[in-house]
Amino acid sequence: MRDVAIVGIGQTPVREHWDKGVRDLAVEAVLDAMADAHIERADALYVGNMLSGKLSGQEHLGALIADYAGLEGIEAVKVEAACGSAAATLRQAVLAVQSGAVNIAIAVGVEKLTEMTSGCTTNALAMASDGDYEAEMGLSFVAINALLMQRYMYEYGVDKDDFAAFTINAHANAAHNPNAMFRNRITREQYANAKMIASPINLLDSSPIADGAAAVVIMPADMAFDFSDKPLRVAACEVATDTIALDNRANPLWLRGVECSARKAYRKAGITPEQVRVFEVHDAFSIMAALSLEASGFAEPGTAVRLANEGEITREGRIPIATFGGLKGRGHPVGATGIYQVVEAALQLRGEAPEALQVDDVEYAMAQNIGGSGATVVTTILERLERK
Ligand SMILES: CC(=O)SCCNC(=O)CCNC(=O)[C@H](O)C(C)(C)COP(=O)(O)OP(=O)(O)OC[C@H]1O[C@@H](n2cnc3c(N)ncnc32)[C@H](O)[C@@H]1OP(=O)(O)O
Repeated sequence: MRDVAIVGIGQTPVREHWDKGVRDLAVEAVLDAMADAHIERADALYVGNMLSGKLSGQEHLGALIADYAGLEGIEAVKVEAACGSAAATLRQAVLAVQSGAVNIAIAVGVEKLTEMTSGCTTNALAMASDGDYEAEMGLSFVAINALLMQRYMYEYGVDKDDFAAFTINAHANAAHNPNAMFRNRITREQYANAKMIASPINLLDSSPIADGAAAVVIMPADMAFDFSDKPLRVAACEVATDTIALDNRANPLWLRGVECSARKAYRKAGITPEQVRVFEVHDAFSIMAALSLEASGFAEPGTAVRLANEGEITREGRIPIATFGGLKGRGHPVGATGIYQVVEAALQLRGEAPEALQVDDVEYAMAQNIGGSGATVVTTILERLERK
C-alpha cells in the first residue's frame, strides 16, 4: 500500500445557509481545497452526506458535485455512514489512493440540515439509530444522549453542572474561528440556566442544526511536495462499528466502537494516546465528548468530566479538544463534520490555526467522527510529511 498525504483543504463557514443548497456548499469547499492543492483535475471525488435525499430532495450527489465542480468524466460516488459519513468518505479516498486505483482523490463532506418544516430534521436524524427499536419508539438523538448522560451521572456521581467545562471550552475556541457558527463565550451561569431540551441535556450540551461543507485533496506521499509545501501524512484512518441500539450493549457507558477504532488507529500510526497533542472529538453532546475521551484512552472510565474541569482539555492542557469549537461551537452539519475535524487537525499541524487556537508542538493530531450512538467510528491520525 502506498503512503498517502493531504495536500489541500477547504471549508465553508458553518451556518444556517438559507441562501445555499447542497451543491453550492459542496462545490465551494471542493474548489477551495483544489485551489489550496494547486490542482485543476482529480481522478475521483467521494462525497459524504447523510440526508440530502430526505431534506433537499437531492440524491446522486457524486455526479452532481463532480458536474458543478467542473470534474466531469471522473469516478464520483456518495458515501453514507450517518453522522460519520464524512470521515467514512475520507477513508474511501485514502484506500483508493493507497491501493493505486487513483492518484488524486477529493473527499468532501456536505450537509444541509436547515429546513422550514418543524421537527423534520430531528426525525430524519433519528433514522441513524435503530429504526425498529429506538426511532420507532420516539427516541431522538438528543433523547438517546440524555439517557447516556443520566446514567453517567448516576454511575459516577457526577453533577450535571460539571459538564459545563466542555461547552465553555468549545465556545471559547469557536469565538476565534471565523468559520464557526457560535462565536459567543459561555459562562457557568449561562450553562446552568440554559433551556432544557431532554433532561439532563440542555441547549448548551447540544450541537446545533447547521449547514456546511469541507473538503480535502489526497494523493500519494511521493507526489505531495510537488503540490504543497506543508503536506500531511495520513498515519491512520481506521473504522470500527458497535451495536446500533444502545440496549444491546453490555455497558452503554463504554463506546466499544470508539475504543476499537482508536486502537486500530494508534497501532497503524505506531503511537500511543500520550503522543496525540490535539484531539478533534465528536462532541455532538457533552456526554459524547466525555465518553469518547475515556474510550480513546485519554481518561479512565468516569473521569473525563474531572479531566475537563481540571483544564486539561483546553489549549494549555494535556489533551486539547474541539480546538476550533468542535461540533458544539463550530457546528455539526452531520455528513460534513468528519472532514471539518480533519481540516482543523491539518490547520493545527500546518501551524495555520488562528493565534489564539494554535496548539504548540503538535506532532500528531487526531480526529474522530461518530455515526449514530457510537455505531460507526472513524479515527484519523495526521502527522507532518517529511521531505525525503
Ligand atoms: C452521532 C451524532 O452526531 S448525533 C447528533 C445529531 N445532531 C442533533 O441531534 C442535533 C441536536 N440539536 C438540536 O436538535 C437543536 O439544535 C436543539 C433541539 C438543541 C435546539 O433547537 P431549537 O430549540 O429548535 O432552537 P432554535 O433553532 O429555535 O434556536 C433558538 C435559539 O437557540 C440558539 N441555538 C440553537 N441551537 C443551539 C445550540 N445547540 N447551542 C447554542 N445555541 C443554540 C439559536 O441560535 C437561537 O438563538 P437566538 O434566539 O438568539 O436566535
